[in-house]
Amino acid sequence: MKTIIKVEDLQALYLVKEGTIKAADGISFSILENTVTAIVGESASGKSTIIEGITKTLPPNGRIISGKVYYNDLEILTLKDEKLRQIRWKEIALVPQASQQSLNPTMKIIDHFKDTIEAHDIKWDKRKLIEKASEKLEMVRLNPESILFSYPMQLSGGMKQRVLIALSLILEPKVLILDEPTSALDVLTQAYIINLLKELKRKLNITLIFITHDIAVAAELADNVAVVYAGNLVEYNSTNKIFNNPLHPYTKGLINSIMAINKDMSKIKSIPGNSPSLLNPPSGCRFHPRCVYSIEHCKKEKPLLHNLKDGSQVACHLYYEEERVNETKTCRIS
Ligand SMILES: Nc1ncnc2c1ncn2[C@@H]1O[C@H](COP(=O)(O)OP(=O)(O)OP(=O)(O)O)[C@@H](O)[C@H]1O
Repeated sequence: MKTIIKVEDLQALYLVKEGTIKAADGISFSILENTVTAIVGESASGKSTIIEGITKTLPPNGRIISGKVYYNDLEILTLKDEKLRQIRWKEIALVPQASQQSLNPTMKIIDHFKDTIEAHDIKWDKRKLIEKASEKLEMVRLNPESILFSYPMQLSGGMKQRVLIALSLILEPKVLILDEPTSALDVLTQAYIINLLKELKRKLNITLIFITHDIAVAAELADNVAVVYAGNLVEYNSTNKIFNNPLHPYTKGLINSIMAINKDMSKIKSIPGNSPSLLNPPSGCRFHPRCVYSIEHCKKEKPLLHNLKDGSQVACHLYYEEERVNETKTCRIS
């Protein structure tokens, strides 16, 4: 399989009156074509910043300080806005967080499709527009006849989310990025959207990247998981390894809590402490104040994402030297 997205040392921050919020600090990872990748982490850990950095859609006070993002062989962060606009939607589509509210309440769904294609300088006659929009709505299991001429307020939250996915597919992108596609939906609708995304991936051979703070959703849908903590990518691994052999102490904590929920409530172990402020994050490893395995070195030096022999990637000093891997395995959280 070939790499479709490669992110190298992405650093993004927000300017605020108190200083700078270091929300994505040296993020590097690669995504293979036709795979599903989940970006997981606590609220405010920097998940949205990473994808807004990748797609250059940060809010006005956001800045990309350094880094490269490749779409196939094309470095996209240095592209002129016009060129980047052509890549967005046609090659890489993004469904932002809480975008259900972004549907214009005064516009019928068909007009949202019309606006989207016109924003990309595409002109289709009405027949073709209806045909294409209907095809995409059917892909998300919505009945075009009843949806196309409805207003957003006539649709449920789950239906609006499906409309947004259909809209994002209108120009047939190769990569679809979704920020929290299942949040603010009831459990049954969440399960429905997860199944739908699985089906889309199978039918369209599309590469999916999605953000979730719910690691159970990642388990259901993703091939690979990127675990983000306080603006750092701390582990990147196959979903199977993340759940069966988590490496980073933070990932271990996350998995521990969900496993306990599934099995025995009395075994829930929350991670001690709170996420740090990204205005003034801890020195060295940002997780060290909460880490039960922390050593002196962790306070001083930021661990970089390190490739282990089995292909796992982890940013933790405990794994830096091959001989220490075995040592660390013996102290895994049970
Ligand atoms: N426009 C902004 N201005 C200032 N700070 C911001 C802005 N957007 C995000 N932040 C801050 O940057 C940090 C990372 O935010 P981000 O939204 O990327 O996290 P997240 O993991 O996606 O969170 P959530 O799951 O709650 O959406 C947080 O501390 C957040 O408060």
